[in-house]
Amino acid sequence: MTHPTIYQGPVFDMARRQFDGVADLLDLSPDERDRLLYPKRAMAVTCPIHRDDGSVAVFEGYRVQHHLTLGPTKGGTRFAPNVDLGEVAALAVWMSWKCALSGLPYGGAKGGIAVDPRALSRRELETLSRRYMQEMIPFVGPYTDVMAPDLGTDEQVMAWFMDTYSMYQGRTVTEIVTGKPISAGGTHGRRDATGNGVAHLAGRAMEKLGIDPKSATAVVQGFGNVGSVSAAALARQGVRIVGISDHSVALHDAKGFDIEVILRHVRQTGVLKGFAQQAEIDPKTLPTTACDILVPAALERVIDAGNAAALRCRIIAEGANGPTTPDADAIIEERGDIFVVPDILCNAGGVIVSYFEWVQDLQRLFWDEAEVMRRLYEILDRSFAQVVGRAERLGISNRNAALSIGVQRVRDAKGTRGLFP
Ligand SMILES: NC(=O)C1=CN([C@@H]2O[C@H](COP(=O)(O)OP(=O)(O)OC[C@H]3O[C@@H](n4cnc5c(N)ncnc54)[C@H](O)[C@@H]3O)[C@@H](O)[C@H]2O)C=CC1
Ligand SMILES: O=C(O)CCC(=O)C(=O)O
Repeated sequence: MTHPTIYQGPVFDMARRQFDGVADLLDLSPDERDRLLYPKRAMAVTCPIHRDDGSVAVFEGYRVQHHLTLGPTKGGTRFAPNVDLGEVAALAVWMSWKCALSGLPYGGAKGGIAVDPRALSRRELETLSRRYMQEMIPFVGPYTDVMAPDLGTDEQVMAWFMDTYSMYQGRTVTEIVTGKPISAGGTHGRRDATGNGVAHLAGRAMEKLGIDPKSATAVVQGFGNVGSVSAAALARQGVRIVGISDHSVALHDAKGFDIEVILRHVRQTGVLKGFAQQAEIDPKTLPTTACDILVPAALERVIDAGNAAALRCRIIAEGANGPTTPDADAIIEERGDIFVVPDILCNAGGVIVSYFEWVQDLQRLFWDEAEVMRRLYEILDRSFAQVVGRAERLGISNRNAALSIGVQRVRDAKGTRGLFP
């Protein structure tokens, strides 16, 4: 096949390089590679809104559905200034490997709008969210593609998506998105699922390395949904959080931060800045701060060839998608002294509980929080054991073990359905 040229940029290159490495490991044929990597379909839309001052602003939006082989596609919607088709496609590809690794009946998807949501008023944000969903109505559905929150979106945005879709159907369709508020058909446990999962698997990694959480330290980059919940959950295990950051500031305190107090500050002011001026550091130095567990929980490509050799952690628990570049992976593998819990394993708690939300919405039968958490940790523990077992057996990195399990499962499903011999 001639390779599609619409998927460009450094994030898609990362997804492609990771895939190529794993395709070599699995000895996939050129035809299998092309069909497995490139998305089934991609939508690009423009979303006009009236700004509060009466002017009209037009924003670009995207949605990429990677494959429909195992069921509907599933994945978050990102509102961030640098969103583009290549980034969204890479995130959709990663969602596919993540869902397959967790054993969920989904292909991957991702979407987004190129916008800084912090620069919009609440009315403008609602109008843009509704317009985006309106543009997507022909392409999504509870059995086609189910959205969820990601960077820059939250439960409220999901409620607006659900409401917009439902108004067009003339009935309430809660199962069209996950990550909704409980009052609008959401599930217990989804809001904190990703961060709780990250901390749970960081705990498993500590167990594996014989690290006592009560004498361990962590650095968390990003203090939104994933970062703040990961930090709070690690602190509950007894881990001292010595470094944190968001887009406004990075803070370091060897004595450790009181995460509950910081959460109150962020709820009141919206940012970390202003919390502890004496603790401010250069954000670039945060990833290389000495600690036991480094949790990147913000953007892609923050651990790269420029800082991988200087990392001073024993575990990387990847809350963010794609925080580590393939060049950095090579350096980390060569060093051999850092245990990586790769993104598609580490942050899968979000989509796992999204799956539970979708199942509950379809059944109109809801579970209590204990049921959700029990099932969540059961899946995460199973995946962790599979990834670490395969890595040790084949002498490969945890990332390649995780990716190869995901890719192999999608390949097998396509094969069984008749595409591959
Ligand atoms: N929300 C979810 O359920 C899931 C999210 N993820 C991934 O986790 C990451 C974070 O997502 P959320 O927490 O949902 O987003 P969010 O929008 O709730 O929070 C993002 C955080 O990152 C911070 N940030 C932005 N730029 C930064 C920079 N240059 N340096 C340091 N911090 C910066 C923001 O200030 C904010 O604190 C993303 O990579 C996302 O794809 C992965 C799985 C599920
Ligand atoms: O909850 C979901 O459906 C997807 C979450 C997500 O976007 C992700 O895991 O990166």
